Amino acid sequence: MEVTAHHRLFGGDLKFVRHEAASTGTSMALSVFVPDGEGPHPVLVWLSGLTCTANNFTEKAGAYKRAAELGLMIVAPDTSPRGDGVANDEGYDLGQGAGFYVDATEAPWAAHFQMESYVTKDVLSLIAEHFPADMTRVGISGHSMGGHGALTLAMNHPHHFKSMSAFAPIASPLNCPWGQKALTAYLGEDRTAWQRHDAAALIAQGRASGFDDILIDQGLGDQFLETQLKPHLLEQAASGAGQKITVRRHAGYDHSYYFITSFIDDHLAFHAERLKG
Ligand SMILES: N[C@@H](CCC(=O)N[C@@H](CSC=O)C(=O)NCC(=O)O)C(=O)O
Repeated sequence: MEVTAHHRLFGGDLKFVRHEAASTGTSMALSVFVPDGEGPHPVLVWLSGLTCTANNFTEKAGAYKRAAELGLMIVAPDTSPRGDGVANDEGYDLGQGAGFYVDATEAPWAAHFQMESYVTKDVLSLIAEHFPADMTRVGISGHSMGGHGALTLAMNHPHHFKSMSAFAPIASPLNCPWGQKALTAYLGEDRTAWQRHDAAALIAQGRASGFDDILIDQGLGDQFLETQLKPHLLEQAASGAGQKITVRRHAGYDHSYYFITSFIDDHLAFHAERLKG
């Protein structure tokens, strides 16, 4: 692991790191915030959305003051493998910057696009080995494509993640253009393989039952709300499964990091409460 930058802020340490990841077969970059104080610390994994690197959340969300106060580590991985030898697409919603947190089975993506394994194996191992993290107290959150990733990885890997939340998540990749394009490319035409990557489907199957609540924030001025995100599908699934979910709708807020920074403190508190020692 190489530390490429180190900044002190709010009584904590932010490191940008780079490592060779076994799952993707590429060099990957991420940021890690470690609060001062005696560890091991609970950890929040943040998954970013389409077009993002590890920098978007790190530089725009304004999360670290409250994280330092709560004693919460925050880990922000990149959204895909990258590089000249890595497959890509002309669209912003497929390929580099758009890994969708699945392990691709289809060519040419399968060679490197193994983002479910990357987050749940490489990232968590890296944190456990090199940082003062309590790996029994890990939560996960994210935005848009990363919100989809947070919800689906939490429900598919409940042994790793004890709390989940999301900002403007893609509720059901089966039922939106972003999801249909990406999952067709990465997993193939057979939609049965998509089911375990669909948050609404997983909630309907009772796969969130180990989580006492799911916090979702959604802006009502979000340009992707009706076409791509569809949070009502999460509420419908939760209602049918008897799952508690808290979907907060905010008039006027759009899809940007201005929205995320407005409510990030609530998500940090939500996770810190559930990750208490
Ligand atoms: N370029 C696209 C939209 C890209 C976009 O809005 N990306 C979001 C995530 S969208 C869902 O995953 C984002 O987080 N962008 C980075 C940022 O710093 O804001 C278009 O113009 O339609």
